Amino acid sequence: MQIEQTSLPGVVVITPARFGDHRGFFSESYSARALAEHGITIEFVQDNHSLSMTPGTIRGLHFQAPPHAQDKLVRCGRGALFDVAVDIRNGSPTYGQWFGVELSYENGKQLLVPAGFAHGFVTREPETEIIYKCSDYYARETEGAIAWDDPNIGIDWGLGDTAPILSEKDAQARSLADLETPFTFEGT
Ligand SMILES: Cc1cn([C@H]2C[C@H](O)[C@@H](COP(=O)(O)OP(=O)(O)O[C@H]3O[C@@H](C)C(=O)[C@@H](O)[C@H]3O)O2)c(=O)[nH]c1=O
Repeated sequence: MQIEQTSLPGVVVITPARFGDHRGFFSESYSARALAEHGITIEFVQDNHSLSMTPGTIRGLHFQAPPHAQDKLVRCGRGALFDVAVDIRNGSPTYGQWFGVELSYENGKQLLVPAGFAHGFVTREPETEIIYKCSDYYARETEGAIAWDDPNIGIDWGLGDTAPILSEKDAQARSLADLETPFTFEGT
């Protein structure tokens, strides 16, 4: 397993080993023990799986507020996507900054998006599947959304002039500045 730190402390790119042979490959896509060896000890309680039919579909930016904040461990089951984490913790030195990485079935990479970060992604291929582990259960009353195109965040989704496909909720999301962000930076 390979672990890469990113420009946002706490946001980590993980690449589990793959063992290829004439049948295909084998990979431990999640191992609590292997992560613990790298200091990552999160108890995950829910797995999510979604399919997006059309390239250029954006889901996000989403978070759950405390007491149901979620750490997420994200990977791509089929196709390819660009996965993004945005620091929304008040007082954080990296508040409002984003990090993105291409996750694909091919590269097997995963992104750890800690609580206190909003999460979103854009799909790059038809019929792209995302699978992610969450450290708390879905709690609709604590859900929050931030506009994918918030100019103060300035995410480069790699879409050029193409308009993304969005849910109604995401099309109506407000900017980070309009949000009373429920997270406080607690140091590292
Ligand atoms: C997220 C979620 C949704 N749902 C239901 C609510 C709704 O009827 C339907 C679709 O929900 P959404 O439109 O919010 O799905 P989606 O836009 O895919 O939301 C997800 O986006 C990514 C970026 C995340 O990080 C996730 O945490 C989650 O917010 O699924 C659950 O039952 N459990 C869940 O955990």
